[in-house]
Amino acid sequence: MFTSKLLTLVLVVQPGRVLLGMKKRGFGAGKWNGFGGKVEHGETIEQAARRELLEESGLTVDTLDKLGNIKFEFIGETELLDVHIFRADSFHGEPTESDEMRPQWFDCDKIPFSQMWADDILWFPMMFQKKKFLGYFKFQGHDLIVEHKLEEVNEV
Ligand SMILES: Nc1nc(NC2CC2)cc(N2CCOCC2)n1
Repeated sequence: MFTSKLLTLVLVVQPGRVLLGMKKRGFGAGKWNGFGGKVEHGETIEQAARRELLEESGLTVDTLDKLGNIKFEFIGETELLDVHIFRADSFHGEPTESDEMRPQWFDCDKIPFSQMWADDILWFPMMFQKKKFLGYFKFQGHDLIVEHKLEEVNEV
């Protein structure tokens, strides 16, 4: 029997580059990732995505495109991570370091996948092509994907 933890992830994309943050503490510390975190009681998933983006990067966005949903299982753990993935192609503000994240722009052909979660290299191409997708990844520990499904869909 699994419980689910609702989480958000926002990728800010400009022509030829994507904004990532180096996670400074907590879950995923030491990895580059988009900006996101937990959905709190009383907020929608999109409201949480906007809040976490602002808290972690200093940016606000007009439009968030909902592109993906990936569920993550860790062998031996009963809590699934239910990650809702958004893309933003325009923003307001300046990327600013926070307690959680150190933002940095990366050329799309120089993304540091070796320093990111192992699933990212598999779904980032769909995100860049603005394809909608659903995924499921089973991890052994934090580095080994033992099983995964990833499919393009019409609705997330
Ligand atoms: N890119 C990415 N890949 C993930 N893979 C699973 C851990 C194995 C989780 C994740 N986030 C979870 C935490 O909240 C932000 C997004 N973000």
